[in-house]
Amino acid sequence: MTSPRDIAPHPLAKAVSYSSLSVSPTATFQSPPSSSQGGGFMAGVLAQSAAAAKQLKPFNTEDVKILLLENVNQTGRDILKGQGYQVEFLKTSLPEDQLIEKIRDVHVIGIRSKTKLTAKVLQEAKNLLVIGCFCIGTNQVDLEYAAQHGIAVFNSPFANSRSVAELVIAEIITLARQLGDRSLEMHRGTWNKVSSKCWEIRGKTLGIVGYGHIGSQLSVLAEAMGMSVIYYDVATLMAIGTARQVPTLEALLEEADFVTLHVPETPETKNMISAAQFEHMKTGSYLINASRGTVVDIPALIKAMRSGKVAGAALDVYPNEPAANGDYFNNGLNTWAEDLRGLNNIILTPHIGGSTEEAQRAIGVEVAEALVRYINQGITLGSVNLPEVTMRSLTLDERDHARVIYIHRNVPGVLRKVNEILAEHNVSKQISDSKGDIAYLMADISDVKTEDIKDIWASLDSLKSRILTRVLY
Ligand SMILES: NC(=O)C1=CN([C@@H]2O[C@H](COP(=O)(O)OP(=O)(O)OC[C@H]3O[C@@H](n4cnc5c(N)ncnc54)[C@H](O)[C@@H]3O)[C@@H](O)[C@H]2O)C=CC1
Ligand SMILES: O=C(O)C(=O)COP(=O)(O)O
Repeated sequence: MTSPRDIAPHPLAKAVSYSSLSVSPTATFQSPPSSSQGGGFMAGVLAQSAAAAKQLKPFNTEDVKILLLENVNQTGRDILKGQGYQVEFLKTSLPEDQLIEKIRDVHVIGIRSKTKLTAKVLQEAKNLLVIGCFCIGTNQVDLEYAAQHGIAVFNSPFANSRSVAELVIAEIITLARQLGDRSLEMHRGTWNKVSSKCWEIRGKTLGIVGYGHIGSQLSVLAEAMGMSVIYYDVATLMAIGTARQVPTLEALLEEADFVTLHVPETPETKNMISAAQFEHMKTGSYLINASRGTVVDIPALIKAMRSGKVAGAALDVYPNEPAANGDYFNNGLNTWAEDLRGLNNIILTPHIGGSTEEAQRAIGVEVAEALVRYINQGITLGSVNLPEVTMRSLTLDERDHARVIYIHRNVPGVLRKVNEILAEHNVSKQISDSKGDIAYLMADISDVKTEDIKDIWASLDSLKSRILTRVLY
């Protein structure tokens, strides 16, 4: 099997194919699968505009193996299949042992929030070039390990933000009016008409913890419904509308009627809301968590709700989440699950914050396009763990060109060595950038014969600074 991580050892396979694509390197790549013709230009291709972009690839597209887990949207599947890649699609995530078995074989993996790509899993992924997180969060991936091994990671930074913000708006009203409990009672055949401790949300204060894409979108919606908005964030951020940033989490907890969490999962946000923070909250206030399950100490929440300190809560995320639809949410998964389920005025949803048709379709397109750009052209624009580097596409009239990609340790002297290797050829474009101790270099070289490619690859790959070498042609 051809492995793109060591693709350059096989450049003479010369399974180059060309298709006419946009001249823009950031344009989408939804061309039909390009069949693997022998090298050289095809007559039909020659008829295209001379400036048309050449689709680069280090290997036959059908050699690119992609594993998509967690029911990645059809839009993304179509784009990847449209490139001629081999796509295996599963609706669920996989237990670690099965994941390890499968990941050994693939060049690309597409996941959502559940699949944990730890160092243990990634060290088995010897062929892996790139990870697509078809979601916002990337906490499930060991980004550092991936970067150190030249594996690019992409996500969709805001395509589901609106969906989460709308869910939270629904939950604010649902909690304020105890809609969940009334509905459950009716389903059980009980009429229970109450107004005690049911409120309008107009004039109440919403406290947003984490004023990023979701938090700020929510701020706009909440103000439109007559709420006052305060927010706490580690960064100083521009307030939208009449929202107001407060200096500490405690200040927010003391003032807010509704507290909603929109921070990423990090060591700092673990148990960010625990017993001490519940103490600071107003009696009869509400808590909403659609960020990550680790952010709230759930046994402390259960205690705060039983005591009446917290009048209601909505949870969309949990420290341990089931792998598949139909799986149980019980004490076997999280020791406190039965206690949580027994509380009044608590909305429990199965991590559906971003689960709308609009969001999933948009994410499918965005992440699949980023993967195609990376696989075919080496462009890292939007990568969350590698330096962002882009270069315009080679065009069809640039014959005998190759694109060299060299991911390397960011140490002195590398560029000199690389350029010594490339010196015999004309470097028509070159760009390099670094992020921490990882650097990414792209160079387009002209006057390169197919037989030179192997030598270029081997020379670059033998440098001490090398993390990953690819040659696209
Ligand atoms: N329930 C669901 O289906 C979804 C959940 N999410 C979760 O929501 C999180 C937030 O998403 P976005 O708003 O898009 O992220 P974002 O990155 O745009 O905003 C996060 C904000 O949190 C702030 N922050 C980080 N650490 C903090 C700390 N310790 N204390 C206070 N503020 C802190 C950041 O400065 C930033 O402004 C994601 O990381 C993801 O885990 C995202 C989408 C869907
Ligand atoms: O986008 C995110 O970070 C989410 O939490 C949504 O995750 P999902 O795609 O539903 O697994």
